[in-house]
Amino acid sequence: MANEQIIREVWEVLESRRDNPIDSYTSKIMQDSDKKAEDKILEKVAEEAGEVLIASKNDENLVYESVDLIFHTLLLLVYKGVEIDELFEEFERRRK
Ligand SMILES: N=c1c2ncn([C@@H]3O[C@H](COP(=O)(O)OP(=O)(O)OP(=O)(O)O)[C@@H](O)[C@H]3O)c2ncn1[C@@H]1O[C@H](COP(=O)(O)O)[C@@H](O)[C@H]1O
Repeated sequence: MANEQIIREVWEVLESRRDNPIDSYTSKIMQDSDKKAEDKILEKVAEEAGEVLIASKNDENLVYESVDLIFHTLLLLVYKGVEIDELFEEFERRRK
């Protein structure tokens, strides 16, 4: 069975890529200075949301495209300095 801890692991890697940049996709996008990094990440979130929509309508690659969307949303949250517990707490708060 897959381990849901993976979200926390990826989050931690993203924080490290933000705080100790290396030559990698996520470090580069977060360090971008020509075009504002936030705009670039938001563009990816919008693009990936469109891909989820197409995947659902076509019944093709829905999980794959959803992970792209979730991943870029996590990247945005890390870039904006959100703590992972804020995310989990918000889910908890809504739990009935
Ligand atoms: N989960 C992901 C992940 N999902 C998608 N991507 C990258 O996001 C980029 C854009 O996604 P796209 O679907 O648009 O990519 P594409 O199909 O090549 O299309 P285009 O880029 O041409 O538009 C691609 O380069 C993907 O490789 C990811 N890059 C990194 N991670 C995680 O983030 C961690 C840190 O990544 P690095 O910064 O690369 O070390 C990794 O250890 C992974 O756990």
